[in-house]
Amino acid sequence: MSELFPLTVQGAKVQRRGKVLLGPVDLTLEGQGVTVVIGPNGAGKTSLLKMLHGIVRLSAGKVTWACGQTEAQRRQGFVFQAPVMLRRTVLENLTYPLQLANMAKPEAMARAKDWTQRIGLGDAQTRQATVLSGGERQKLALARALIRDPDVLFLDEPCASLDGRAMREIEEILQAAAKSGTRIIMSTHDMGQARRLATEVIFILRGKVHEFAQAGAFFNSAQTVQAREFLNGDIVE
Ligand SMILES: Nc1ncnc2c1ncn2[C@@H]1O[C@H](COP(=O)(O)OP(=O)(O)OP(=O)(O)O)[C@@H](O)[C@H]1O
Repeated sequence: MSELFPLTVQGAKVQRRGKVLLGPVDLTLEGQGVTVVIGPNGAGKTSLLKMLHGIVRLSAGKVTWACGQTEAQRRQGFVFQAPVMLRRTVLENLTYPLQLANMAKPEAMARAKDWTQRIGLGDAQTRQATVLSGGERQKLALARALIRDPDVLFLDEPCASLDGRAMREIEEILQAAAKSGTRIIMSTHDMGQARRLATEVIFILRGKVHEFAQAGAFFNSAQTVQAREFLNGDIVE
């Protein structure tokens, strides 16, 4: 399989009705680790993830994967902030992406069952996904993305409004995925989570990449006043 990274972003801009929402962004991401995107509400975190994933129209610039766009697209997953579940059972939600990828039914079923165990929904295999709790839903969405073994997984606020236990379970799944080689690029508004998971940080402010650094360096000695204020919990606009 060809190399997916580096992912290179050059002068990329997202514009809506004449207003620049994001950019210009210049960024190079390498193939290891967990990249956490942080910044104030409305700063452009979701837009950046969508830009990298290739699901927003650019008004300028380009986003380039080492292996080319078509192959890169196939090797990525994306978990949205409020994932939509199929009106089917937990198991069917997990087998569906595998069937789309033409996996034989017995293997798809075995993998789906295995994932229900891993996410603590082993007893809920035949429950309708639409009646799951917020945390269960989020875990199912994560499993549905990971079940296809993506090389890169984008997640937009995977733990928004979840309690501590659900958050811990999701972080454990993410850490296991990262350990087994899945490249994770995610946003969070939770600085504790950012510190626990990040190996590198992108700090976004007013639609621009304000700071991009290794996690240790960023949390210990952020370079810009705004990043330091944000880490202090001050209001940064
Ligand atoms: N489709 C759209 N049309 C117009 N404006 C948009 C659109 N999508 C996003 N925006 C605006 O672009 C800016 C960036 O939004 P984005 O969702 O990327 O920010 P965010 O950092 O993820 O915010 P939050 O932390 O609140 O989720 C915001 O001002 C938002 O209102």
